[in-house]
Amino acid sequence: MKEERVIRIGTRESRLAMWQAEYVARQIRTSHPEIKVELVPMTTTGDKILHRALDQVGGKGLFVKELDLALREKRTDLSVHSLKDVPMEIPEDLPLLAFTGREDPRDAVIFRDRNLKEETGSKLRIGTSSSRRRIQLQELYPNADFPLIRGNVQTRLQKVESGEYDGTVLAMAGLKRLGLEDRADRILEPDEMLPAAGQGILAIQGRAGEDYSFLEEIDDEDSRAEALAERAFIKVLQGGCSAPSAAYAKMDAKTQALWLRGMYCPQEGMSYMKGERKGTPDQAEAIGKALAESLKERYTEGD
Ligand SMILES: NCc1[nH]cc(CCC(=O)O)c1CC(=O)O
Repeated sequence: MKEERVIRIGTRESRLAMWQAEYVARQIRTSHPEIKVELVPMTTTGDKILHRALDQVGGKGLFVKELDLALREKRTDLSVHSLKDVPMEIPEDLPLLAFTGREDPRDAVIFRDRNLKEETGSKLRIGTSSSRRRIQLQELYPNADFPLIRGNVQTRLQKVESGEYDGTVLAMAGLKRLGLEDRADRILEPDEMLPAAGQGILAIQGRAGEDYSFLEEIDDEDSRAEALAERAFIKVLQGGCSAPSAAYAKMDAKTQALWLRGMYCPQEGMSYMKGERKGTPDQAEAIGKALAESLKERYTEGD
C-alpha cells in the first residue's frame, strides 16, 4: 500500500495567520485530495514583543525566524506568510515557492465613530505602528496625531472601540479574511495610501531541492509578477530598515502590462516622492529596480 503523504504547514498563532494557513491547506486538499495537510501553530518573537514599534526591535524578521527553524528541522514542510511580513532577503535554503491570488491590497481607516472620517481637520488620535501609513496619513488628516499601536487585528480594533484611539489603519485583506470588512469606515485607494509591498498576497515557503509540485495549482502568475516587482523596488531602497517605503504593482488583465507604483522616503520626517513605471511581467524585477533607481536619482537632484 502507498503511504499517505502528510504536509505540515507552520504558521503563527494569530487568528489571521491561522485563517491564512487554513486557506492554503484547503487549496492543497482540494487540488490534491491524496495529501493530508496539517497545521503547526507557533508563537514567534514578534508576537511576544508587543510594546515597541517593530522597526525598533528588529523588523519583519521577528515573525519569521521560528518558522524558518521549524522548516530546517523538518518539523514542518511549508510556512505560510503574509508576503508583506516577509523580509526582502530570503535564505537560499528556504525559497518562496508560490504566491496566492491577491486579496484586496488597500488599507482602510477604522474609526471609533464613523462620523470622524469627515473630521479631516481635527486633532484625532489615529494609531499606527507603520511609518509608511503615518507619512501618507499626514496628508489626509494633517492635524491628527499618530501614536503607536500594536497587537493583532482584533486587539487593535478593541483599542479603538474602547476609546484608547480615535482610529487605526488596517489592511482590507486582513479585515476581509476575518469577516470584519464592515469595520472599514474609509477605504483608502492606492493613490491616497500606497500599500506595503506584498500586501494581500500570501507567500508559501519551503525547503530548497524538495518536490513541491503540488503547489502548482495554487501559484498565481499575476501575484508572482506583482510580488517580484514590488519586492525588487523595496530591496533597492532598503538602506535603513526603518525607512518608510511602499510599492504596489498591478497586472492589467486586458493588456497584460505590469504597472508599478512606488514611494521613496529616505527617512521619516523628510519629504517623500512617488513614481510609476510600466513593463511586461517577465521584466518584473527590472521594473522594480529601475523605478527605485530613478526615484533615488530624482530625490538627490532635489526635484
Ligand atoms: N503587519 C500585520 C499584517 N500582515 C499582513 C496583514 C494583512 C494581510 C495581508 O496584507 O495579506 C496584516 C494586518 C494589517 O496590516 O492590517
